Amino acid sequence: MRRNKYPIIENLQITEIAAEGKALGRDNDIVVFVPNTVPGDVVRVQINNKRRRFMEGYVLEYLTLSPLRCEPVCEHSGECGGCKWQFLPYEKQLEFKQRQVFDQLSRLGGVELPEIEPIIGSQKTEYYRNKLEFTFSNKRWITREEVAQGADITEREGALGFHIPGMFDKVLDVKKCHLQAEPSNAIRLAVRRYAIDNSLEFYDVKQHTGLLRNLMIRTSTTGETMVVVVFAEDKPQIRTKLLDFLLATFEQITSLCYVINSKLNDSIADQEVLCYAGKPYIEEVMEGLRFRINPKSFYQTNSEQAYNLYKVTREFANLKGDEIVYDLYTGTGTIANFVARSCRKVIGVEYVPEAIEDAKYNSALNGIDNTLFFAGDMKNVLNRDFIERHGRADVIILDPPRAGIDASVAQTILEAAPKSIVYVSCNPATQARDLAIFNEAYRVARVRPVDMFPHTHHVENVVLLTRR
Ligand SMILES: C[S@@+](CC[C@H](N)C(=O)[O-])C[C@H]1O[C@@H](n2cnc3c(N)ncnc32)[C@H](O)[C@@H]1O
Repeated sequence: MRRNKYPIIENLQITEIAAEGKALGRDNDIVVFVPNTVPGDVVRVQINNKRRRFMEGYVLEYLTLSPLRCEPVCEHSGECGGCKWQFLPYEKQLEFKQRQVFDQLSRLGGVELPEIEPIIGSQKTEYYRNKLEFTFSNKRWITREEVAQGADITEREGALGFHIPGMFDKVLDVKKCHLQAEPSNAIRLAVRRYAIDNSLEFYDVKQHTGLLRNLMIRTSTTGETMVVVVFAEDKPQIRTKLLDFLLATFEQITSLCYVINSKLNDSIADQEVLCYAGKPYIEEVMEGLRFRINPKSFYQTNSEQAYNLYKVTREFANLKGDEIVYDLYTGTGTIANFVARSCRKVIGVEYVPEAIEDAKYNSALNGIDNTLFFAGDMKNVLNRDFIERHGRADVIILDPPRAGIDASVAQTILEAAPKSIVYVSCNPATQARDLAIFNEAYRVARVRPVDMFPHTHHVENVVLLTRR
């Protein structure tokens, strides 16, 4: 057997939660990051990465379990890639997220901060997601429990579930997922059973063979359900039978769609989605506003917390009715439409053209006539000329992707000099970097995290910047 070139640390005390959901301890003053641990754990660790100032490793043995730990609700905890913080009580998760926001903004941003307002926790800690995407695979992951029970690991009945972290070709067959309300579990289990009973082939991602690739389920707070089945090739008879089976079994399905994706990767962003039965969209409602969601549209995945996030955003924007607002990185224009009735006009910019079509549609659907939406890359669209044409913004709302905003976009915003900037971020580390750019001209007036994703380390954070 090949010896590991890195050492084993026999007895590591975990003392802190670090960024990205890892926890850390110290070995002779060297920081050691270890996933799947919490402060209070004592662990035996195999190091697998050693740098000058830190090491990374994984747990070989838990010597003492932290008193902070609780029993995970899900049988897949520890093996599934989602919900990695299930072993922490929800109040502790919120405490760690709140601290993480403070640490990131103060350490990485180096800006002066007001007191961080209490994180808004999710009322629902289970069944809070409105969208899940499952993968079919002929390489079912054999769980540790099955191995311990002496299972026949050559048994390869197809799986329908989530990828094992770091293993693109292994999929955990999910028995019950606690993330999405019914009929989500029932639909996934029924589709898998139907596929096995009818000898439909589950996809092999290495060989690129097999028929069934992905299953997406979207549910709305209005009780609608969308199902999208992704096939690797078009076999109309088989496809029709499977889709008819779904329709006959689940009267809750209001939108049944399919995609034929014969590409090498799973993304359906560039594929045609065909509606087989029902409507080609579902609707979400927020404060009386209706939002039409197509199979490919982005919509915040925790609907209740999206409402809280937008309320914080609107409160921070403090609109009186006569302002020009820019909603940059507008997605399908949900924030733009949400604040439109509180101001003179809203300009939304986003680079996905279909999302901009949705944004326009949603304004029209709600009788909102003071929004304008533009598709294009932010650094090309937002320039002096654009600002002169549409009017200087009094308030700029930013909700960029995890990478944060481009330095040139920050410069254009500085030149535009709005009275305030409301920065919504799903990554406090890049948000901190960007706040440092604004620091000379803007002070951080308010900070409020919102938890969109219970049982994960992810946190959404809203910052209000006001001109100095
Ligand atoms: C976090 S989402 C914003 C979601 C939206 N505010 C909402 O709440 O539904 C970020 C959006 O930025 C868009 N985006 C990413 N990079 C961009 C760029 N360089 N220019 C314009 N839009 C971009 C993405 O397509 C995505 O819709």
